[in-house]
Amino acid sequence: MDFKTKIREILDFPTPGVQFKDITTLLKDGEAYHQAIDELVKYASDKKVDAIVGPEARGFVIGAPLAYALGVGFIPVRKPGKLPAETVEVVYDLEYRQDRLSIHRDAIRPGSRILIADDLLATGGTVKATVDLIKQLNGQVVGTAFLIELLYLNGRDQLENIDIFSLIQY
Ligand SMILES: O=P(O)(O)OC[C@H]1O[C@H](OP(=O)(O)OP(=O)(O)O)[C@H](O)[C@@H]1O
Ligand SMILES: Nc1ncnc2[nH]cnc12
Repeated sequence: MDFKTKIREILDFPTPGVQFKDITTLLKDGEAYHQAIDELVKYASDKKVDAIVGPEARGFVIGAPLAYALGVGFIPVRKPGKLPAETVEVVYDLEYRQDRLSIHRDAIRPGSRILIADDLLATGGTVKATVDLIKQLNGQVVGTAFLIELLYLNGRDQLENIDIFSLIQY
């Protein structure tokens, strides 16, 4: 399947100059969504993953079905004030703003093999912050999986020595 044809591109959203990749057009297409997740499952299947971590909100839409297909747990990374138990937090920069992310302090068993899933790799700020959270909890990041990678924003540079899979590149 040509997955790129399923992504809608919107110029100047949410701020001028941003070329927004809208995945809702892929998500509403059942066959495309299913096949896209299957591609991520293929990437993840030989990595002996113990759990998937996905950042809010679009990371949930990719990470949860991936975790379900692999038969492993899903761990949410959320914007502050959303998780009810004790959390750890990081501050990070992304393409069009600065933000904070948090994870439950007891979410990750020390030493466990974690795969990060999200819809899109842009500047890499979100995934780097997510790696930092996982490291604070002594988890081991064994890979990262994205539907989309914006090569021109060099997000890979934030992920030295971490394996990266992306289904669609721009
Ligand atoms: O590589 P980066 O520059 O960090 O950008 C990528 C991140 O930006 C988007 O999330 P956003 O923070 O907009 O949140 P949302 O999923 O709630 O829309 C996207 O879903 C990624 O998580
Ligand atoms: N260009 C972009 N399109 C969609 N989501 C994004 N998140 C960060 N940059 C983005």
